[in-house]
Amino acid sequence: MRLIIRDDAAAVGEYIGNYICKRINEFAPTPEKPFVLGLPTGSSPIPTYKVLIRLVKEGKLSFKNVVTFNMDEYVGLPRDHPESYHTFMFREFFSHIDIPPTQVNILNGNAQDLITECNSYEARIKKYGGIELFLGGIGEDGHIAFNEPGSSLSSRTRIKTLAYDTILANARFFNNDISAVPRMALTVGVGTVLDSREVVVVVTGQRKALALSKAIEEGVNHLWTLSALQLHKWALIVVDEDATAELHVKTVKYFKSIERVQDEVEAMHEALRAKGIPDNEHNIGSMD
Ligand SMILES: N[C@@H]1[C@@H](O)[C@H](O)[C@@H](COP(=O)(O)O)O[C@@H]1O
Repeated sequence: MRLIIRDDAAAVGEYIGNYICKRINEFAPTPEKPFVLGLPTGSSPIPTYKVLIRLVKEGKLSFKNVVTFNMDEYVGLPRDHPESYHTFMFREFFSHIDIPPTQVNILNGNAQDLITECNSYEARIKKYGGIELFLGGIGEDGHIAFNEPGSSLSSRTRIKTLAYDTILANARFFNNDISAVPRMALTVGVGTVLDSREVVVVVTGQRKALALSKAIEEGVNHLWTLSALQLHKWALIVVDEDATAELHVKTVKYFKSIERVQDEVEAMHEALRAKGIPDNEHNIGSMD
């Protein structure tokens, strides 16, 4: 796992936006071989979306051959509700880029049969050959997508009851009316996220600091589902200084020192990719 620390949320968005741009361009997606990208909602990814939109407008990036899968959606909230994740994604991102709407996949929290909806979502991901890069955010309780504490670390897309803390945290989007926040959601599972070839997680703000320290300084634990990332071969967490508030000084120093040589290692990986050698055959040490 790599941890990248930037000064503030805007710098985090700049880093991740440019990183995703680079990954998509290196992949060189085509209609036959699209880049499959997993995406989150929430306030944390908004700076990243802004950077991606800018890069599309500057002609440096295109989503024409990108297929997206969103992490989650509330159950029972009308699709056109201002706080549905459908509305959020089109308002904050999709309507500003060149992605064909047919290539956008978001769970339908109003499906007649929610279990079939979840199973067919998994099947669709599989049909595309899996997710290349899953971008995620976390809740204050360390949940990734809506995988609340106690979620199975091998869970798949399913219906999930929200934790009361999450309902309280999300009430800010519903005029602080706790009763208006949906109690259930459809979410990809921790296993679904772990199956992606690469996972990038954005963690900003002091209120996420405890979750970050639990996830990276302690063991893999279902009470902090982000910690499952420790089992992933290619995971990157990008945080701002505020989110490091609960980390040990030596943890911060360690990851900052790792970053110093990261560019050099990445340059070597790039050279091997250019020769057509896949990442798992690079014999120069792993990037995690
Ligand atoms: N289901 C979403 C998560 O996927 C998201 O990571 C979290 C954080 O939101 P924010 O970035 O606004 O703190 O909100 C919700 O709980």
